[in-house]
Amino acid sequence: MAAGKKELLMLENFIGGQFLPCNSYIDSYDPSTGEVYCKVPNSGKEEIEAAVEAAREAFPAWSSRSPQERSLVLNRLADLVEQSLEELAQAESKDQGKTLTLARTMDIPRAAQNFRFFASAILHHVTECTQMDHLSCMHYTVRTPVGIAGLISPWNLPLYLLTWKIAPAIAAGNTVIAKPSELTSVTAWMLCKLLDKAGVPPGVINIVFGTGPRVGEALVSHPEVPLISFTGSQPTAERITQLSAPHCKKLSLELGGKNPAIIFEDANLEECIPATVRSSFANQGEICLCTSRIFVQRSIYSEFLKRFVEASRKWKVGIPSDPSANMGALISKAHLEKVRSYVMKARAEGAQILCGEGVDQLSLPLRNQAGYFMLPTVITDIKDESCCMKEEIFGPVTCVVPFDSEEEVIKRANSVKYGLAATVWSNNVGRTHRVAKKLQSGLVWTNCWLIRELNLPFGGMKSSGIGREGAKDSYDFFTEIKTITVKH
Ligand SMILES: NC(=O)C1=CN([C@@H]2O[C@H](COP(=O)(O)OP(=O)(O)OC[C@H]3O[C@@H](n4cnc5c(N)ncnc54)[C@H](O)[C@@H]3O)[C@@H](O)[C@H]2O)C=CC1
Ligand SMILES: N/C(=C\C=C\C(=O)O)C(=O)O
Repeated sequence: MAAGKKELLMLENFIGGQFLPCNSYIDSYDPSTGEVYCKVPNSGKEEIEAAVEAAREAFPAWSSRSPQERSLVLNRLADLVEQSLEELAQAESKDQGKTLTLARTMDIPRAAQNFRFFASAILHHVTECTQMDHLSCMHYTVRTPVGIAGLISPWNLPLYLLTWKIAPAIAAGNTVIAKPSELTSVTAWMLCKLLDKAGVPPGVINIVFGTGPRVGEALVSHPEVPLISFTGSQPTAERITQLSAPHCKKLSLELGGKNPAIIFEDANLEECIPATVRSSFANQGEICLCTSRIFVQRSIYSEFLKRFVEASRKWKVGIPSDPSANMGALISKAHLEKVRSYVMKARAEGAQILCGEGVDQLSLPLRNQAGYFMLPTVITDIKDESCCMKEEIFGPVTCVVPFDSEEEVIKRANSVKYGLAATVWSNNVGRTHRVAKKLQSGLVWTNCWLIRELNLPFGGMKSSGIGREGAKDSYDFFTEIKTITVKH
C-alpha cells in the first residue's frame, strides 16, 4: 500500500456460516468527510443462489427446534450485541453520519432489544381451537414458519431496522437472506461475526451485500423465497410488488411518511416545542416517523413559530463524534442535494425560510467541509399543495402553517398520499382521542413522539405501506396458518 494511503475496510458476504469475497465491490463513503472508506460486495444472482442453497439446507433443523431453543439463541445474540455496543455504535455513526450519541443510545440498544424482545415474544403465542359437538368435530389452527425469508432494509437506521426483521423471522423458525442498504452495510457485516458465538447455525442467517437493482431484485425474484419484508421508499416498494406478483409472495412493506404534528392552542408548549424539534430533526430528519408538516392553531401560531425557530437554531449540527451535536451528516451527496432542492423549490414558490439552509452559516472543521451536512431548516408561508407539504423529503426540513378549526386540520393532515405517523398536542383528552381516531395514520402519538411499544402494530396506511410489524403481527407474517379439523 502507498505511504499515506489509508487501508479501506473490505466487507464480505456471509453465506452458510462463512465469509465469502465477491468479484466486484462498491465504494462506500463516510458521510462526515465525503471520503471513500469501505468497499461493499456488489453481489448479484450468483450470490443469491448460494444463499438460497444455504438457507434451504439449514431450514429443516432450525424450524424443528422448539421456540425455547430458538429463544436462547436470540437472547445470546442480544447479549453479544450489548457487549459490542461501543464498537457497533462507532461503526454505525461513521457509516451513516448520525451522531455517535444517537447510535449509542438508540440504534444499537434497540438492535439488542429487538433480539431480546422476539426471544421472549416467541414463547407466548397461542393458537385457536373451536368445537362442533353436533358434528363430533373440533378444529384448531397451527402456525408453521414460511421458509426462506427475504429481508431488505434501508440506510437510515441500519442495524436497528435489519434486526427488527431478522429477529422475528428466525424466532418463528424461518431461515433468512438479508440485504442491507449498500450505503450502510458495516454493522450488518459486524453482526455476522457474532452469529457463531451466539449459536446461530450456518445458513440460518445469510447476509448478502449490494445494490437494490442487482442483488435486491435477484432476491425478490427468486422462486424459493416466498416472503419479502421491506423497509424503504415507495417507488422501490412498487418495483418489489411487481417482481413478486408472479410468485404471489407474502409482502410486508414499511414505507415513508409525510407526518403531521397538530398543535392545539391548549398544548403545553414547554413540552411540545422541544419534542417537535426532536421529531423534525432527529437522525437528520432521516426517520420515516419524523414530523415534516406542523399545523399550529392560529391563536398561538406567532408565539409557537418564534419559539420553535429559536429552539431549531439551537439543534446543533456537528461532526458525528461531537458529544454536544444533536445532528450529524446526511447519508449521501445525492441525498443532501435532493433535500436542498426542496428548500430551493419552496423559496421559488414564495415561501419563507426562517432558519437553516441558505439563511444561517454552518461551521465545520476543515476535514469535514466536504461532508454532507445541513442545518435544521424551518419553512413557513407555504401552501398545502407545495411539494414540500406533499412529498417525503427525509431530511432536516419542516414546514409550519396555521389552522383554525379541528375539522379543518384533520382534513388537511389527511390530504397527502402517506399515512404513517402523526402527533397531536392538546391538554383536552377528549379532543386528542377524537382527532387521533380521525387521522389516516397507522400511528398517532399524543403529547409525545416515538415512544415505542414493540408489542403493538407498527406500520402505515395508504402509500405508507402494507402490513404491520410487532409481536403478533410479525409472528403472523413470518408464519403460515393452517386450520385442521378432527372428527372424533
Ligand atoms: N423507511 C423509510 O421510510 C425510508 C424511506 N426512504 C425514502 O426513500 C428515498 C430514497 O432512498 P433509497 O435509499 O433510494 O431507498 P430505497 O427504497 O431505494 O432503499 C431501501 C432498500 O431497498 C433496496 N432496493 C432499492 N431498489 C431495489 C429494488 N429494485 N429491488 C430490491 N431492493 C431494492 C436498497 O438497496 C435498500 O436496501 C429517501 O429519500 C426517502 O425519502 C429511504 C429509506 C428509508
Ligand atoms: N421504519 C423506520 C423506523 C422505525 C422505527 C421503529 O420501529 O421504532 C424508518 O425510519 O424507516
